[in-house]
Amino acid sequence: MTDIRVKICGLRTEADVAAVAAAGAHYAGFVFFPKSPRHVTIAEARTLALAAPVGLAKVALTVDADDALLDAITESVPLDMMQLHGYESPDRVAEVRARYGLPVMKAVGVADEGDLAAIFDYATVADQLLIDAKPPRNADLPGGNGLSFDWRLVAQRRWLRPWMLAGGLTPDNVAEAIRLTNARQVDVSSGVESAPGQKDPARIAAFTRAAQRPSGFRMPG
Ligand SMILES: O=C(O)c1ccccc1NCC(=O)[C@H](O)[C@H](O)COP(=O)(O)O
Repeated sequence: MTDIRVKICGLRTEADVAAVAAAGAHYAGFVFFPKSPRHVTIAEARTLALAAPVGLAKVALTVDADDALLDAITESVPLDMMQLHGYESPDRVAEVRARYGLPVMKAVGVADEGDLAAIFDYATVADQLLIDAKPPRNADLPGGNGLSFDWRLVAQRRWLRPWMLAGGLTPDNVAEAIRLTNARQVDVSSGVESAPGQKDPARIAAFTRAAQRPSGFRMPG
C-alpha cells in the first residue's frame, strides 16, 4: 500500500460519510455553496461531521465567504480544516487561518503555466494547497466541474506546503495522475458520483483503491 491521502468532496448524506470512511479515504469535504448540487446547510454539515469516525478529517469548503458565514460554520460544525475555493487573497487566507485557528487549504485554479505563480504566493500563508482545474469563464461552479488540467504542469513539482491534486479525477485516471505528477494527495468530487451530488459508494471505493496503487499494480485475480 502507498501513503497517498485521498479527499472525497461534496458529501451530503450520512451514507456518503460512511462510504468515504469505509473506503479508507482521509478527508471528507462539505460544500457550502448554494449553487452547487453538493451544497449542504450548516445544520446538515453538523450532522454529517458528527457522524464521521475519528480519523476522517472534516473539511469545510467555502467560496469567498465573509466572517459571518465562517463564524456560523465553525461555531456549529466540528472541523479539521477549512478549504477556501474562491478569489481569497493571500492576506485573506492568513486572516482566516488566524481567526479560526484551523488549518487552511487554499484552492488554486490552473489552466496553463502562468497560473502556477499564485501557488508560490499562497504557499507562504496556507497550510495546504489544492491544485485544481481552473473553471471555464462561464462555469457556474468554481470547482467540482469534473474538468482536468494538463498534469504535466505540476509533474514532479514541490512547493513550500503539501499539495493535493484535483480536477476531473476518476477511478480510471487517478493512478496515472499520481504516477505522472507524484502527487501525494488527491481530491475528487464529481468523478465518484452517479449523478450530480449523488455520491456512488462503489466509485468512492474504486477511486480510493486505485489511488493506493499508482504504479498500476493490481492484485492478481
Ligand atoms: O464540488 C463542488 O460542487 C464545488 C462547488 C463550489 C466550489 C468548489 C467545489 N468543489 C471543490 C473541490 O474541492 C472539488 O473536489 C474539486 O474542485 C474537484 O472537483 P471534480 O473535478 O468534480 O473532481
